[in-house]
Amino acid sequence: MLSEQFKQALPILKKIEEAGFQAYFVGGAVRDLIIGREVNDVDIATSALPQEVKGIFPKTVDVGIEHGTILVIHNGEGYEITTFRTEKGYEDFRRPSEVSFVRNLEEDLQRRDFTINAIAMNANGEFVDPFNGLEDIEQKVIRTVGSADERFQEDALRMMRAIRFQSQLGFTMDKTCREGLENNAALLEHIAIERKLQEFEKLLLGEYVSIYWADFLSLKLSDYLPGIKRNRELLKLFHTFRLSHLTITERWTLLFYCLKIDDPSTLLKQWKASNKRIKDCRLLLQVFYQRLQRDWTDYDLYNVELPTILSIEKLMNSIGNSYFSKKDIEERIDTLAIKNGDLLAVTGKDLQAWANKKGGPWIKECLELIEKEILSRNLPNEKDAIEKWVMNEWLHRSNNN
Ligand SMILES: Nc1ccn([C@@H]2O[C@H](COP(=O)(O)OP(=O)(O)OP(=O)(O)O)[C@@H](O)[C@H]2O)c(=O)n1
Repeated sequence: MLSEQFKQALPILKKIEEAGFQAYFVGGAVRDLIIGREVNDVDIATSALPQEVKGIFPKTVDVGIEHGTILVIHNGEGYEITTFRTEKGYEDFRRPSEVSFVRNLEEDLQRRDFTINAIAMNANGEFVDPFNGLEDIEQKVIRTVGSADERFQEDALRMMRAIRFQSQLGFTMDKTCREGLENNAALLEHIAIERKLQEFEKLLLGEYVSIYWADFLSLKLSDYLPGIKRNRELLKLFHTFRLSHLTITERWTLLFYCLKIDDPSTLLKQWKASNKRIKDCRLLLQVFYQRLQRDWTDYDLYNVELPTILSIEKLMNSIGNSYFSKKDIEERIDTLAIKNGDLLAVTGKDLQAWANKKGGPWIKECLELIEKEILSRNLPNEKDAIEKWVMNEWLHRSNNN
């Protein structure tokens, strides 16, 4: 059964064929269709040269014309169409550094990394499978197309892809792939860290990661990944802990916990992770360490965002500690005198007017004290009462300090 993505892209294949060229679905989408996994982007390979592709379709974008890739816009969706090519090495994220166009599908399939990724499918749903990828999918084997040494020397990231496919698909590398990986592991040192990060995160998120994690850590490959280096502490991550349903930030957080890291910024900067990833991991790890020491206080439940609290409870569950369910947490929040900051009856501006003072750090301190007084039910969340408290208690206290 063709999934929606393929059906929508079929007219593109047909149009290229009508113009007298060959066109096939290729790469990960074909692999995932055969396996029955969710298909993301469908990639198309063609015998037409980039200029010829541009002549066929009214709306195109030159996303990587020098590497043979044109983006065709069809019904509001973008499809990457790449001329059959051979390639050498990768200069950045996705683009090969040297390509030559060929008019023959088999040559194009031959330059691909693994047999499971070297299957093409035409518009009638027929497969072209010169390297027995279909059988390898059946046998759940990851095998390089031809020599493993050659494939890994062309692009060392492929070694990480092999590990990532083990983790994502539950397939196992064959002997020559594994040997190639051991022989060439050092080449990974020269690969852009951004590319390694992408693969590492896919590995961490893989459905079968717990089965292949120890294997990955035992390989020399892990020496070329910041902070990982065949670290025995990390074995715990997928052996002792239950990680299904955890997001990437939650998985990273447990990884830092295993490594006893307090501030993950240094390591994540070595990985060149995004600022968002660094910020999210820092927050989660900090709150997680605090939660390991003690239960949530009313002030925590009020102050920490609900998704963060729920993430932390998932982590507590993962490491086998007692934890609160979403329902437990929501019930506790429901009993609070005030549920979140938006509901506070006063603002910083009110405080400034009452105290007749310029803004400054004192506003944050005072608001926090007001919140704590309200949460411990010493003060109602009402503007008049709070004004009185500020004038009588707080100003008096702060003038005496
Ligand atoms: N280093 C690489 C990267 C990609 N490919 C080939 O290009 C295809 C598309 O690559 P990409 O989209 O990066 O990965 P997918 O295999 O599609 O996997 P996923 O979409 O799950 O990342 C792959 O299937 C493979 O045939 C390759 O041979 N060597």
